[in-house]
Amino acid sequence: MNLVVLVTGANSGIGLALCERLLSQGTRGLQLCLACRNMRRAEAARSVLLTSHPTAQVALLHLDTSSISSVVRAAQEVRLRYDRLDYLYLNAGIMPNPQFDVTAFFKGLFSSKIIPMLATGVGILTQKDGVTSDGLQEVFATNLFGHFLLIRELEPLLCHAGQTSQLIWTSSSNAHRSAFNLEDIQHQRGSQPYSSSKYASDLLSLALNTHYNKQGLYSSVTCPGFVMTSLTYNILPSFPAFVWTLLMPVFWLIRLVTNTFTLTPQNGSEALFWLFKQKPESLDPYAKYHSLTSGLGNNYTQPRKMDIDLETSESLYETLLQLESEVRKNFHGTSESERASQRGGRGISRGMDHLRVNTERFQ
Ligand SMILES: NC(=O)C1=CN([C@@H]2O[C@H](COP(=O)(O)OP(=O)(O)OC[C@H]3O[C@@H](n4cnc5c(N)ncnc54)[C@H](OP(=O)(O)O)[C@@H]3O)[C@@H](O)[C@H]2O)C=CC1
Ligand SMILES: CC(C)=CCC[C@@H](C)[C@H]1CC[C@H]2C3=C(CC[C@]12C)[C@@]1(C)CCC(=O)[C@@H](C)[C@@H]1CC3
Repeated sequence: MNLVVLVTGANSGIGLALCERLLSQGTRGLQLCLACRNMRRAEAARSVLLTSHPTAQVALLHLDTSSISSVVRAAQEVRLRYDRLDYLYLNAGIMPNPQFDVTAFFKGLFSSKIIPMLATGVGILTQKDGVTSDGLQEVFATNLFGHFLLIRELEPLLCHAGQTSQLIWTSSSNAHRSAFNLEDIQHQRGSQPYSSSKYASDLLSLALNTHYNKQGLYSSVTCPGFVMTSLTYNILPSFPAFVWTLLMPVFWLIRLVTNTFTLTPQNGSEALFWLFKQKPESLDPYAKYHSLTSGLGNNYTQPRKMDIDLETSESLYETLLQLESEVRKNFHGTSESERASQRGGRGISRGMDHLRVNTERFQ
């Protein structure tokens, strides 16, 4: 059987490590598609994979999850290339302009909250978000909405009679209910867009299970733990690479008390890879599957209940569908009379300011 696996953000870090592991386990006929925004880096990643697996089928796809037109074009291309999609890893993610609160970090170190702080980064990190050319909040668009649109566009390949497919999100233990607001799903008004987008992916995964399981499509969320990648190096940009290397023994010691310090992309991809081998029907839609590494360096996957509920997940799903239809209307062009009424001042997002899309762009 020719399994088709698509991984977003596959050119580095956890995504690339996952691809390496998928090829190493030797599924015959595996067709891997690396969906990346930077084709030069994508080519480099493909070369690395082909060096260790010269006969592997590794294709590239241009995809910028923060851009609506890129997502629509990429999905069109996937529908042309493949007649099935067995696994869709929703892994691409950003944490732009992170601000590390040193005072809160040191206070946390000497408090009872030290372990949760080190495991989740909650309370010590904020970010400054940007706005995409589509008028969406950048973190929301990249980490969540672009992926949502991709799933919706790939529905015909993902929902096939007599076959199951899996969506696997790279979420985070940094996802926190307090950072998320149904009235501001894009997190325009807060300073934790990363946490909000990851909490939203946890909720969305549950809603996708509610709506798509009967069509054979299953969704799960993972947390790779704390992994040294460009995303985390960027948190302390003043630290040269060698400082991180010097800190490794400290991190190995911390690993003795919190197994969430997976540290390497290979370790971090454990839960993503583990899910590849599971029967999707056996998975818990309320669980986040954590990659963990023991003090002795052994990797394992552990499900932990998420702080999510069906009602909120449904509300988010409805809001995303509304935003999708707004975006589609703009993308495929609105009728002249509609445009005239929008110009008349009511705006396309009547009563839905929180959805905020740059309606001019596609007109
Ligand atoms: N590192 C960690 O400790 C943790 C990471 N995660 C999550 O893991 C995932 C992978 O991150 P990680 O491997 O750490 O970091 P990397 O920065 O190494 O990987 C992120 C990947 O996402 C890609 N990407 C970013 N923006 C876009 C976009 N708009 N369109 C397409 N691709 C994009 C990057 O491409 P490019 O090379 O072009 O930038 C890169 O390939 C993220 O979702 C992150 O939130 C979760 C918990 C912990
Ligand atoms: C300078 C020293 C001694 C330690 C570094 C401390 C922090 C930089 C580090 C501690 C816990 C880390 C962490 C993350 C980022 C880096 C830390 C705050 C994440 C927030 C990265 C992204 C995620 O999604 C989380 C799961 C990580 C949780 C832990």
